[in-house]
Amino acid sequence: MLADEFGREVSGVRVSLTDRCNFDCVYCHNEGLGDTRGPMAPREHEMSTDDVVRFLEVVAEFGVDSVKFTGGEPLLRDDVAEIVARTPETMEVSLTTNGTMLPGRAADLVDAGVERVNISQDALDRETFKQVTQAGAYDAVMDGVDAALSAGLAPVKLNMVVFEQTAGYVPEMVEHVAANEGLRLQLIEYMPEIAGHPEWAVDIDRVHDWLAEQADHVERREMHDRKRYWIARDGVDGDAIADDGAVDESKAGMVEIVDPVENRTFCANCHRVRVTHEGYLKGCLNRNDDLRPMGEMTRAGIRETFRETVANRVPYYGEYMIEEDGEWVVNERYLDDPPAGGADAYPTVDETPAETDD
Ligand SMILES: Nc1nc2c(ncn2[C@@H]2O[C@H](COP(=O)(O)OP(=O)(O)OP(=O)(O)O)[C@@H](O)[C@H]2O)c(=O)[nH]1
Ligand code: SF4
Ligand code: SF4
Repeated sequence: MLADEFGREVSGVRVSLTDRCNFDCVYCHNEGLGDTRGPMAPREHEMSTDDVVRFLEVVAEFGVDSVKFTGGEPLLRDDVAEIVARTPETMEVSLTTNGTMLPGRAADLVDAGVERVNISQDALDRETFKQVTQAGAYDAVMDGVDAALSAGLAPVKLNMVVFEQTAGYVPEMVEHVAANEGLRLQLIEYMPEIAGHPEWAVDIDRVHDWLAEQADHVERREMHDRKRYWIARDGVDGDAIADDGAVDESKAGMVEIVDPVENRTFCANCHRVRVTHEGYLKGCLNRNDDLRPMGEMTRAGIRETFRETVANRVPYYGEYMIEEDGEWVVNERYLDDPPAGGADAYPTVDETPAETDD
């Protein structure tokens, strides 16, 4: 496995299959690149099926053993099941989706090899859901969750971004997950660095404190040093948590917190590299100044670019961004000598063609 100079091995890749989406969430960062485009926008910039598969075959040679397909909304592409079926068998395959296109497709995706799915679900309140997603597809998302569960994808993780508009719904979502075996909740700290609107951020420590009071058991996940809170379901017989800390998931609901902002232990345990829909490697979600094009995506080109990307990875918090007099600023070391690659090589989303109705 390849490692960066901070000793962080890269064991996973996140492949954005498209920057198109049928939602327009107010907090969307589109893997740090900016706004998504509409569902019917041109797609000739997107990596082909063969390009994605070739990329996965090459990184599997380096010991990468997991891939998450993301977007935009990955299921706007109709070749996702084919890509999954052609993914090297050594890789665990998961998907992050808004869920609306899972009905009718979830079973095929499972047959192809999808093992886990995360579905965005920011509120159970329809009006808030509509405001946050700027789409009215609440029922379609709920149907998507049901389709995933029916296809055998339990536990399904519900992704909820915690910010001004949604923070008040955290208790309701926790209750929902604790009452429904098969669901897990992932609370994601709002990231103003890439989503803008710093005034929307809320103090995630208050959510941790509240959950600590509700939880019957707390554990830490190695990845990103994330905390997981287990809450015993109401009315279950027997112990949800054994004396040795083992959790009986049929008797307890789980809430995981993704809290990257200003969190040095989060970046210290970051083992993933991203790929943009156009075939650029991206060493860090929060940065666009270390993007590297894989060009024609030959095996040799992918190999070389992957090596360079991993070698130049820098933990964002604690090394690339440092605290000075209470402010977070770019470490001067990287201003003078930025990890090569360069945002200049990358066409910004604004420069991509406008939406059409093809
Ligand atoms: N800063 C930062 N945020 C991340 C990272 N990974 C995930 N996130 C945030 O968490 C959100 C949800 O990510 P998902 O892809 O659904 O889930 P995941 O975090 O990969 O969780 P697993 O499915 O358990 O691996 C992302 O949109 C980001 O906002 C990361 O490496 N760095
Ligand atoms: S569903 Fe996901 S990709 Fe689509 S707009 Fe919302 S956050 Fe962005
Ligand atoms: S280095 Fe930190 S901010 Fe960047 S992707 Fe990894 S965990 Fe996220």
